[in-house]
Amino acid sequence: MKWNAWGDPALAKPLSDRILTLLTSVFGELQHVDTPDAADVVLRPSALTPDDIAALTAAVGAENFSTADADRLPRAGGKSTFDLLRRKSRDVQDAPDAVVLPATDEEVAAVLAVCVERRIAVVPFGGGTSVTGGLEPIRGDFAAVISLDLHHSDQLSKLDEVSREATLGAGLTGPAAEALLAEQGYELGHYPQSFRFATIGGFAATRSSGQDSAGFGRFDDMIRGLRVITPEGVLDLGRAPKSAAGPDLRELFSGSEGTFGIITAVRLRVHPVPAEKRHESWRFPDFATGAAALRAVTQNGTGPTVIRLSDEVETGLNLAMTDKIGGDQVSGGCIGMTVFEGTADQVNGRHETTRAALLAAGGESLGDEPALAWEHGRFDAPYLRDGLLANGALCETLETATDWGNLDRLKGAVTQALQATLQETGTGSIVMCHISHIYPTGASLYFTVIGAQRGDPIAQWQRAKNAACDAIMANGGTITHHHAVGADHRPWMDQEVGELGVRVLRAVKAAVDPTGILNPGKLIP
Ligand SMILES: Cc1cc2nc3c(=O)[nH]c(=O)nc-3n(C[C@H](O)[C@H](O)[C@H](O)COP(=O)(O)OP(=O)(O)OC[C@H]3O[C@@H](n4cnc5c(N)ncnc54)[C@H](O)[C@@H]3O)c2cc1C
Repeated sequence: MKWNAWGDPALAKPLSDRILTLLTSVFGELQHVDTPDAADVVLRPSALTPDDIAALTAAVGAENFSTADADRLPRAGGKSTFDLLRRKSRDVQDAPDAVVLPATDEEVAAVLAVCVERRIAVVPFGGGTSVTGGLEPIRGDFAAVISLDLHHSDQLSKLDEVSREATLGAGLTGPAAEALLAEQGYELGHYPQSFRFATIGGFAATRSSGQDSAGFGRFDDMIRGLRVITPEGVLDLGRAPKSAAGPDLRELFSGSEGTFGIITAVRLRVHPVPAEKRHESWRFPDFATGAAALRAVTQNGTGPTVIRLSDEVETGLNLAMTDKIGGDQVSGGCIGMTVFEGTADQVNGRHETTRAALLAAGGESLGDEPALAWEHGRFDAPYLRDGLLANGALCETLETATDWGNLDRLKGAVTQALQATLQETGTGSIVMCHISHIYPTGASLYFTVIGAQRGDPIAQWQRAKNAACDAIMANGGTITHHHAVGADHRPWMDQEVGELGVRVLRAVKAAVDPTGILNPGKLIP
């Protein structure tokens, strides 16, 4: 993963002429933004003392400990637009004071013991794809902060084919986990857009949701058990598929974002690699009709693996098909995609019932081509943001969820808040939205925003983001459906869970991390 951009450098490509023309026609001439070479970035010096270094080195071995800038810089943050803009700074940049890579649960526990004793904050690091400031090297009341990288937790330690459960190391990336399962004919089916880089532990720590959530559920639906190392001891959670033994502690540690403990292994529901796959694309006359059609599908339980709907603006720009962005529109109205997986019989049944529901709700079939094109490019869109930022545009995404009955109101309010505040900063904007996660009672809303950089782009986006978050809270949405809270959404957590809810979270934190070393400044206000 690049330290200052998304993903694999080999897959990055410059913006197409079509996109550049589109940008100029909407925003006028934009200023190219330079980015420093890694060698020119000046990092805040490590604050660890020689005694800290000796104790941490003793915990993990010298080969798994580093204070080198080359190791600290890639763990200085995640991949939000704030993070990427910060990496462009020629001022001194903040970074963790060291990187430790424990190889066993015992080493994780030993690192935490050193950090409690020596008062060092700990930021767990998975794939580094956080988009909510979850990896910011915040020291809080501590003298120093380290990045605890889970990459050595990379095993498939158990596959129970009878129960269809696999125990996977927290540091396995999406592709590495799927490759290990595929060797035995199984898959997890968790495909967030960050799939290629994010990790099993990160998915659990952030309650991630993948593009196949309609068929296989969110990541938290897949979790059967968790192993968590805390400063106060080890938790092995999940004795039975379901239990009435009080509140489910797995739920408490899913989404805990490194503030309650280090997740080192996750036991997950898996399924045989599907034998068949089928695609169908759809056009709806407008977003409301399309949303009602998706609602009918989920409320009747017709079983697509993937179902998504782009609004009119996203459809107009062809954002659902990265190779065609800005080109001729596939259709007017709103485009939708469906994918079906399973045995041949399951695919036939699921496809036919879903198709009937979508046709009855006003959908028109566009055949399989747009859905195949979406699937082909589904992990590529994030590379575009790097080109947009380098060419003087602002670009970021944000997401929420609400009940079906409130979807239109929330979508309108967030769109309006983004457009109005960006206008105040001196730029017009393109605000697009899609639905990609549906439930019988509601759905997610995922916004992509493009504007022009004017003045300080960090301050500019902060203003728009604040307005969007305020609009989400004022209009019945959740502050996050799947990106998590981190440092960026933390100011809205008291509104999300209430003052008593915050006290409950703090009480749990006090039980498992009484000195507060774990990921300070994230999640819990
Ligand atoms: C381009 C792009 C596309 C994305 N698309 C999606 C999407 O489709 N769906 C989705 O849900 N998310 C998406 N995300 C968000 C991101 O990928 C998720 O939050 C991801 O689940 C984080 O996994 P990670 O391994 O990268 O964790 P990191 O980014 O390394 O960490 C995320 C947070 O979890 C904590 N953490 C990480 N590992 C552990 C652990 N083992 N134990 C305890 N705490 C830990 C960290 O301290 C941090 O607070 C996207 C992000 C980007 C940049």
